[in-house]
Amino acid sequence: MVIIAPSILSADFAELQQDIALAEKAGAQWLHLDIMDGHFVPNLTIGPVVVAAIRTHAKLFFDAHLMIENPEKYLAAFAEAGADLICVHLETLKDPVKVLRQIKALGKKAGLAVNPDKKFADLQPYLPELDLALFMSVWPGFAGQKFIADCLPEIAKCRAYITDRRLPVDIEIDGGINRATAPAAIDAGVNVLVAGSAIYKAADPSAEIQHFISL
Ligand SMILES: O=C(CO)[C@H](O)[C@H](O)COP(=O)(O)O
Repeated sequence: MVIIAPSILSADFAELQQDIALAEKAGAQWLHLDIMDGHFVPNLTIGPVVVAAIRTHAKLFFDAHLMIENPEKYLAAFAEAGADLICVHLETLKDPVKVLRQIKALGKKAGLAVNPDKKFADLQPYLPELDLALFMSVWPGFAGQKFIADCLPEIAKCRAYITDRRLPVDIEIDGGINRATAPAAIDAGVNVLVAGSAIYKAADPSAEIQHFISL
């Protein structure tokens, strides 16, 4: 079954509690938290203070996507704030295994994200350390971008690899996911769909969430 992770980047930040409650009520299982630092990506969003504040209002699984440089400095803060999974970018890490083990040592699930120019081979050495592999289907930084399909063959390779070895790793895709692009992502082997504008900019966000869940 596909897990849907609405991305709060497209939510109304003045009505965050309401938009998160909407996702929970519609049946979303996860909430995707876009953490941006203005350095690794050309945009700034939220930090642990906001994550802690929304944690008190939501039971959803918190999927914290750290699009930040030096993520190792902030792992404990996001863990304390209530993230359930902390996903770091391969592009930001000098010693990925060390950082992934730090996340696990904090009692959290560990994810590794790669930008659209990366191949499955770039991520494959780290799979034994991972709970989640995140393939970006846009360049990270902004919601509402056009889907980049280059990641689909890499996702298919990743799905075949983890199935053959029975590795308990989720495969997530993030960027440009909507009714038109989600089926190809699922066919390639994704089991966690992140969607921001397709949900929160829709006339009926609950119906969009329920559509994704039904795929
Ligand atoms: O990480 C992100 C951008 O860096 C967002 O999660 C992603 O782009 C979701 O927004 P949309 O579904 O509108 O593409």
